[in-house]
Amino acid sequence: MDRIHVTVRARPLSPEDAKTSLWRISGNSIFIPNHSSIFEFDQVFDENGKTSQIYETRTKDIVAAAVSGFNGTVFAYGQTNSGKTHTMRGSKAEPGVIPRAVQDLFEILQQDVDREFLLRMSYMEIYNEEINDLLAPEHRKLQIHENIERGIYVAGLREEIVTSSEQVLNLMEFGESHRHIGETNMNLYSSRSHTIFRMIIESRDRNEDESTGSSCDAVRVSVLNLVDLAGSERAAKTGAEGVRLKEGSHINKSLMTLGTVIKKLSECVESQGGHVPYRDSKLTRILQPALGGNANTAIICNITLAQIHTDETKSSLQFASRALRVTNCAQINEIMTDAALLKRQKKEIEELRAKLTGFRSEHLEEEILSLRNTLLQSELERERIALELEEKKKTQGEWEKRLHDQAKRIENLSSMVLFSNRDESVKYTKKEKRRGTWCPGNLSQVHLKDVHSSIHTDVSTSEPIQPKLEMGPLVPFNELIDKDFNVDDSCKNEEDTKGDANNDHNLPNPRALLLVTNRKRDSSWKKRLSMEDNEYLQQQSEYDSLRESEAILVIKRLQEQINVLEMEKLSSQQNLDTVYDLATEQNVSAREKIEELNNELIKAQEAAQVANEQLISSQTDENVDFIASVSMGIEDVMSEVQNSKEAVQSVILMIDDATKSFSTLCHILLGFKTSIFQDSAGQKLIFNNCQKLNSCLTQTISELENQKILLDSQLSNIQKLLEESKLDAQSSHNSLLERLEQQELENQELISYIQTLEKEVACLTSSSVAKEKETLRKDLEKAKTRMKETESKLKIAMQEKTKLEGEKASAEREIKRLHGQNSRLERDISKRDSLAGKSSKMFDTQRPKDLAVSLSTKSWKFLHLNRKQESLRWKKKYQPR
Ligand SMILES: Nc1ncnc2c1ncn2[C@@H]1O[C@H](COP(=O)(O)OP(=O)(O)OP(=O)(O)O)[C@@H](O)[C@H]1O
Repeated sequence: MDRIHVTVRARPLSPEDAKTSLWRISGNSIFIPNHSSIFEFDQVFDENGKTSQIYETRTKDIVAAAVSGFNGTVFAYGQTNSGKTHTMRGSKAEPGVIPRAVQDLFEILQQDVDREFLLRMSYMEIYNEEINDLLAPEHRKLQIHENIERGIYVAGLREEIVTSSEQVLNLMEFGESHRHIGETNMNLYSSRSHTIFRMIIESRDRNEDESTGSSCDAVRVSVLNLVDLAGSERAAKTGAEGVRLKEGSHINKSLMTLGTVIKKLSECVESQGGHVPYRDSKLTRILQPALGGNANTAIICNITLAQIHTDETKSSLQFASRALRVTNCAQINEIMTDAALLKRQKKEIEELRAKLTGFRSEHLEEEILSLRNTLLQSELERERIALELEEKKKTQGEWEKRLHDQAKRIENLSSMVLFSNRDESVKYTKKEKRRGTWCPGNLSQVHLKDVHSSIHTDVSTSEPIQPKLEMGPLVPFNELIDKDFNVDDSCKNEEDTKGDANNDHNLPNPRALLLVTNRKRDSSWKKRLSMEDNEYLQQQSEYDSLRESEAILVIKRLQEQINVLEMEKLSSQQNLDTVYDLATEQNVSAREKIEELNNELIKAQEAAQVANEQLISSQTDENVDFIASVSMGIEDVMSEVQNSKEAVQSVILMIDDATKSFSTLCHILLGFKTSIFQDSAGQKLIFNNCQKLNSCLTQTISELENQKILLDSQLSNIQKLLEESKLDAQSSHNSLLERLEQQELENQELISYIQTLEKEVACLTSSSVAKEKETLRKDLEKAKTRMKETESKLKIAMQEKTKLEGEKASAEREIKRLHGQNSRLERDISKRDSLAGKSSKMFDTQRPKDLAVSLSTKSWKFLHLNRKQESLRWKKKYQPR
C-alpha cells in the first residue's frame, strides 16, 4: 500500500502580483499568514522550482517502477494558466515531465540487459467528454471498455510501437498538433482538453528464453500514464463564450468528478462498501486504476499565488490535500502463457515433492519429540504428585495421632469428672447421716458421747476424702493441664513446630495446605497431565473426601464430648456449691454447740461453787457423808467437765481440721474448675483448628475438583486439536499424494506424447520425407531471409514515413503559404484590375495560372505523400510482428 504522492508547484508571478500575494511558502507547507489553514505536502516548489526537480521528486521512481512491471500515473492538476502544460510538456529550453520520462525510460531499458522490451505508445484527449485519438485524428469518439484480460481500455486507440525516445517525441509532436487548444482571456494557448500520454511497456526475461529455447516465461505489462489536465476556469475570468464556454463547462464538470472521486477515496468510502463515481466522467473512468487502484500515482498541483486567484488556489490545494490521503496498491502485472504456467506448475510440484519428503521425516521426528516430552512431563508430574501424596499421608498420620491423643485426654477428663462426682455423692450421703444424728440441747453423758462419736464419725468420714482427692485423679489432671497448654503453645507457634514431625500436638498448618494447593495451580503441569494422572487425581479426591468425612466425624465426637464435659462441669459445680453450703452449716452448728457447752460448763462451775459454800456453812457430822458424797460427785462432775473440755477441745481441733480440709477441698475444686475452664478453652481451640482444617480440606478438594475439570477440558481440547491436526496432516498428505499422482500421470502423458513425437520423427526419416524436410528447411530459410528483407524494408519505410511526414508537414506549410500568397495576389489583381485598363488584364492573370500549376504540383506531391504513408501503414499493419 502506497499513498498518492503530491507535489505543489507555484508558477512565477508578475512583479505586481508578487507584491500583493498573500501566500507564503515555508519548507513543504504553504499558507496565508494569520489564516487558519496551513497546507502541507510531500514537496512544495516556489516560482524558482525547476521541472527537472519536480521530475526527480517522484516521477523518476514511477518511471523506473513501470519498467519493472508496475503501473504508474502522473498528472498535473490546477486552475487555468497555472503552468500544467509547462510542467508536463515543457519547452525546448526546459523540457517537461513527459519528455524527461521518455528519455529516462529508454535509458533504463537499455541498461536492463536481462529482459527484452516491447514499447507502445498512445496519445489521446478527452474533449467535451469525447475521447479522440491524437495519433490517429480520424479516430474520434472512442469508447471505454473493460474486461478481465485488459482491464479498463479505450477501444480503437492507436498504439504505436516505439523503439527510441526521438520516435516517441516525434509522435507526441504529431499528437500535439491535433490537440484542442484555444485562446482565452487568461491563457493564449489554453488546453481545452485533458490529454493522456500513455506508454505500454511489455517485457520478458531474456535469459529464460535463451536457456530453454522457448518463449514460455511470464510477460510483464505495465502502463505509464502522463496526464496534462485542462485547467479549471471561471467564465467571468476567462471571458469564455460560445464554444469556449461549452469546453469550460465540460472541463469543470470532469474536474469536479475527479475531485469527488478523490474526496470519496480519501474518506475510505470504497473500503466501507460505498460508491465511488468513477463512471461519472471519462477522465475518472480511464484513470480509475490510478485512483486507489493498482498503480503508483503522483499529482503535480500547479498553483498561482496571485491575490486575485486566492480562491482557486485554495480549492486546488484542498483537492491536493485530499489526494494525500488516498492509498493505492501497486503490484507487478504479469501475463502468463500456457507454457509458462506449465513450467511454473512443474517447478511448484518439484518443490512440493521435496517438501513432502522433508515434511514426512520432519513431522515424524517432531511428533516423536513431542511425545517424548509429554511422557517426560507426565512422569515428572506423577513423581511430584506421589511426593505430595506422601506428604499428605504424613500429615494425615500426625493428625490422626493427635486426634487419638485428644480422645484419650478427653476420656481421662471425663473419667476424672465422673470420679470427682462419685466422691461428692459419697460425702453428700455421709453429711446427711451426720445431720440426722446431731441433737443440740441438754448436756448429758449420752449426748456428749453422741457428740463425741458423731465428731469422730465426721472426722473419720472426712479424713479419708483428703488423701483420695490428693492421690487419685490429681496427678493425671495436672499432666493434662500441662499438655493442653502445650497444645495451645504449639498452635500459637505453628511456624516453629512445622518442621517437627515428632511433635504430637502439631496441627496441620492451613497455610502449608494453601501452599500445596497454590503450587498445584501452576499452569505448566496442567499441560503435562495424562490419563494416568487423571485417575490418580480422582483417587486422590476420593481419598480426600473420605478423610474429610472422617475428620467431620471426629469433630462431631469431640463436640459431643465437649458438651458432656460441659454438663459434667455444671453438675460438679452444683455439687461443690452444696458441699460448701453443708460445710458452712456444720461449722456454724459446731460453734453453736461449743458455745452451749461453755455455757453449761459455766453453769456447772457456778452450781459447784454454790454447793461448796453450802458445805462450808452446814459443817455438820450428818452432812459429812453427804458432803463427801457431794464432793465426790463434784469431783466426778469436775472430771466430767474436764473430759467435756477436752472433748470440746478435740471437737474444736477437729472443726479446725475440717475447716482446713474444706479449704483444701475448695482449693482443689477451684483448681479443678479452672482446669475444666482451661480444658474447655483447649477443646475450643482444637475445635477451631478442626474447623479450619475442615475448611482447608474442603477448599483443597473444591480446588482439586476445579483443576480436575479444567484439566479434563484441556485434555479433551488437546485431544481434539491432536485429532484435527492429524486429520489435517492426513488430508494434506492425501492431497499431496493426489497432486503427485496427477503430476505423475501428466508426466507419463507427456512422456508418451514425446515418445509418439519421437516415433513420428523416426518415421519421418524416410528419404522422401527427408527431401520434403529439406525443401521445407529451404523454404523456411527463404522465408527468414524474406522476413529479414521485409524488416529492413520496413525500417526504411518507417524512416521514409517519418521523412515523408516531415515533408508532408513542410508541404502543408508550403500550401498554406501559397494559399496566402494566392489570396494576396488575387487581392492585388482585383485592385490592379480596378486601377488598370482591360489591355493589361491579360498579362496580370498569367501569373496566378503559373502559381496554380505550382500549387497543383505541390498538392499532388502532398497527395502522393499521403498515399505512400497510407500504404506504409497498411504494410505495417499486416506485417508479422
Ligand atoms: N514555472 C513556469 N515558469 C515559466 N513560465 C511558466 C511557468 N508556468 C507557467 N508558465 C507560463 O505560463 C503560461 C501558461 O502556462 P500553461 O499553458 O502551462 O498553463 P496551463 O495550466 O496549462 O493552462 P490551461 O489549463 O489553460 O491549459 C505559459 O506561457 C507558460 O510558459
